[in-house]
Amino acid sequence: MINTAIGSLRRHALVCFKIGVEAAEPYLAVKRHMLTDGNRFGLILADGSQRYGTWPKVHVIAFGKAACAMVKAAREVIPVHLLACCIAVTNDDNVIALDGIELLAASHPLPDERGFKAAQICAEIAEAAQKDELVLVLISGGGSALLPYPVKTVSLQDKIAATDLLLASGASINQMNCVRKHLSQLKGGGLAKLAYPADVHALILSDVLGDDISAIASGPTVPDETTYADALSILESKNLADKIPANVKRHLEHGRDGQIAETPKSGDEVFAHASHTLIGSNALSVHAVMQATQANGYFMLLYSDHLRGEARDEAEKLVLFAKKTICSMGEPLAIIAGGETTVTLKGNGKGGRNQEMALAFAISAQHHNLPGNWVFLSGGTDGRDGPTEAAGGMVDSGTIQRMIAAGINPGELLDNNDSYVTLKTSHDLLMTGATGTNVADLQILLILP
Ligand SMILES: Nc1ncnc2c1ncn2[C@@H]1O[C@H](COP(=O)(O)OP(=O)(O)O)[C@@H](O)[C@H]1O
Ligand SMILES: O=C(O)[C@@H](CO)OP(=O)(O)O
Repeated sequence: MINTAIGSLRRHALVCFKIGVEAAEPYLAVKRHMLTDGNRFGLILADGSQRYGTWPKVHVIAFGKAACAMVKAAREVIPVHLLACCIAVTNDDNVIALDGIELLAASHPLPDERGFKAAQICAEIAEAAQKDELVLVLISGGGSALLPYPVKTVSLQDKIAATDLLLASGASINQMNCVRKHLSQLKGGGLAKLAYPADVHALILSDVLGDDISAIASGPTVPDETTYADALSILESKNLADKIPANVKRHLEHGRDGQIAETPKSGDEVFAHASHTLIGSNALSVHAVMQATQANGYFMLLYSDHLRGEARDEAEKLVLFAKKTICSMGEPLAIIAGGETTVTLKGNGKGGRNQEMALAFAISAQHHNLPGNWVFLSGGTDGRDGPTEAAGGMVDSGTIQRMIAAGINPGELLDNNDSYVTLKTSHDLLMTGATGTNVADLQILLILP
C-alpha cells in the first residue's frame, strides 16, 4: 500500500518529469521560436527578443532524428507565399509522412547512399539561396550520419569505413565529429559556407551533453574550432591512423600541411549572416523541471546539471547529499539533476541506467536511513531506458518493503543488473512510452521531511 503523502509525491514527480520532457519536445520547441502575423515570418531569439524578417523566400532544411516533428512545426508557421522549399532527412525509424514536405529517409548510425543523395539536395538548396533570403536549418541529433557529404577526394564508402572504425573505438561524440567535420563539405560550418551570402538561422535541439553547438550533428552552420591536426591525433590516440582508408588519411594530412583549406573558424566572413538558437537540451529540460517543482510549492535545489558516473555510485552520493540537506530543512524539498550516468554490466539481468539508479537509490536510502516520505524518479527523456520498454524507475520510501513482501532480494538483483524485473515487482517502473525527443536523463527527488 502506498500512503497518501507518498501518492501525492509520486504524482508531482511524474508531472514535473513530463514538463521536463515537454520542454524538449521538438514540434513544440520549434513553434516556441517562430512567429507570424499571417504575412510575415519571424524568429524568437535565444534572449526572447522577436525579429520579423524581410526575407522574400525561406528555404527549410531539417535533418536529424527529430526532423519530421521540427519541419511540421515550421511548415505550419511559415506563410505559404514565403516558403521556397521544405525538406526533411531522418532515419527510417522516425519517418512520419507529412503533407507538403519532401521527406527523405537515410541510415543511422552508419551513413548510406540515400543519405548521400539527401545531402546533395540539401547542399544544392543552400547554394541556390540568394542574398537576403533565409535558409532555416532545423538540426537534431543523428544529423552527422544522416547527411554524409564527403569532400571530393574521399568516397562515401571510405567515409562509412572511417565512421564504423570510430564508432567501434569508443571515441566520444566530440572526437567522432572532429574527424567527420574534416571529411565533409557540409559539417563544421560547411552548410553556412554553401549558403553564404544568404541568411542562415539554425534551430538546434541538442542531444550532446554540455551543448557544444559545433558537436551537435557536427555543427553544419557554426564555426569549427578544431583542426586537421586534431582529427589526426584523435585517430592516432585510437590506434586508427593505419586502419582508416588511405584516402581519408591522405586528405587529413594534406589539410594539416596547409594544402587544403581548414573548416571555417569564428570571425570568418561565411558566418556574417549566420545565427542559431538552442531550442531544447538537457539543461533546458532540467530548468523546466526546477521551475515546475517550485510552482508545486517545493523548496528546490539543483544537485547537478551534468550528472555522470556509475549509476549506483551516483545514487548513493545523492542519498547522502539528501540526508545532509534534510537536516537543515523543514519544508517539502525537491532535489533535481540531469545528465547521463553509465552502468558497468557485471550480471546478465535486464535493465537500464535509470532503472539501475532508481533501484540503487532505494537500497541506499534504506541503508543510510533517509528519513521522511520521499520519492525518487530517474528517467530517460526518450521514454526508453536501455533495452526495455520502461523510461526508467520511480521508487519511494515504501519500495524496499514492497520488494521484500513480494519475496525478492533487491540487493542480489541489483548485483545482477536486473533492475527491470525488480522494479516491475514493486510497481516502480516509469512507463511513458516513446516521447519523440532525446535530451538524456532527468532525476527528481521529492521529500517531505
Ligand atoms: N541490464 C542492464 N542494466 C543497466 N543498464 C543496462 C542494462 N543493459 C544495458 N544497459 C545500458 O543501457 C545503455 C543503452 O541504453 P539506451 O537507453 O538505449 O541508451 P541511449 O539513451 O544512450 O541510446 C547501455 O549503455 C548499457 O550500459
Ligand atoms: O549527429 C551527431 O553527430 C550526433 C550528435 O548530435 O548524434 P549521433 O550520436 O546520433 O551521431
